[in-house]
Amino acid sequence: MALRTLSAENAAALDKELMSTGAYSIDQLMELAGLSVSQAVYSVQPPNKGKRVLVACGPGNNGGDGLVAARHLFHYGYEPTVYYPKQSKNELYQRLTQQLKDLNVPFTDDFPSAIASTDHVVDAIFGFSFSGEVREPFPKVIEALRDSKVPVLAVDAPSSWNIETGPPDDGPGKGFMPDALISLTAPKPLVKWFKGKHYVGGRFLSNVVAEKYGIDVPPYQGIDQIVEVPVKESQL
Ligand SMILES: NC(=O)C1=CN([C@@H]2O[C@H](COP(=O)(O)OP(=O)(O)OC[C@H]3O[C@@H](n4cnc5c(N)ncnc54)[C@H](O)[C@@H]3O)[C@@H](O)[C@H]2O)[C@H](O)CC1
Ligand SMILES: [K+]
Repeated sequence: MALRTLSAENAAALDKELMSTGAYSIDQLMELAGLSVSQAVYSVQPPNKGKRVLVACGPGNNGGDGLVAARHLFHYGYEPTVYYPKQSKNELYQRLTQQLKDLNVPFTDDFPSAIASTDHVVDAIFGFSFSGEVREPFPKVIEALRDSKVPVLAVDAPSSWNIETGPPDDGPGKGFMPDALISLTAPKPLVKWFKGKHYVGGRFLSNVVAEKYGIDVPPYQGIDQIVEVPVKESQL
């Protein structure tokens, strides 16, 4: 099974298309993306192997996927903690945040302490719209992810990696290799450099749209929202 990759530019165009002619709302796509992320966490480390999950959320939709995943993880019996330093004023993010607060899911400002007392980390800082050098307040967060002693699952991209050219040669993300990665919709070109467990999620692609963008509908089984795809096979 070889899954074709999707460039950052085409990933953004596909998102736009799903939300216009595709008639999806962003809430729906994010819910399915975040649900996939929660299933990948469960696959990597079920709650009987450690309940504490630190979910690091960035300012965009990658962070939104993290907020959704944190809610599902709570319902699976995990104890999520959310780090969300640049909170969006957008109504959708405010609702996702409120839903977590209503479940008494704690939010923390102290990432170094939080990462020192967790069993698992979700990196939902940056996805396919990341570019350039990592700006404040995230360099220290990326360094802590890089140095994490517990498994890190990256959402769509290891944060700070270039979507097309992979791991950075310098800066806080130099040497950052998460234990697992979940690509949403389709793997991005950066998977060529990824060494770890690789999943694909975001089960909303039709054959027609996949064909138009030159990607594959992953072989989801039954009710699963994720498929594990060995990285070697997900490269083209
Ligand atoms: N169809 C799908 O697969 C879906 C995927 N989803 C997720 O959405 C992200 C992409 O979301 P987007 O809002 O376009 O961007 P990001 O979250 O990647 O980041 C934008 C955010 O980050 C800031 N930023 C960019 N570069 C830097 C930098 N160098 N330093 C600091 N900050 C930076 C930028 O200003 C923005 O605020 C995709 O990867 C999936 O995870 C959707 O949830 C559903 C559909
Ligand atoms: K990420």
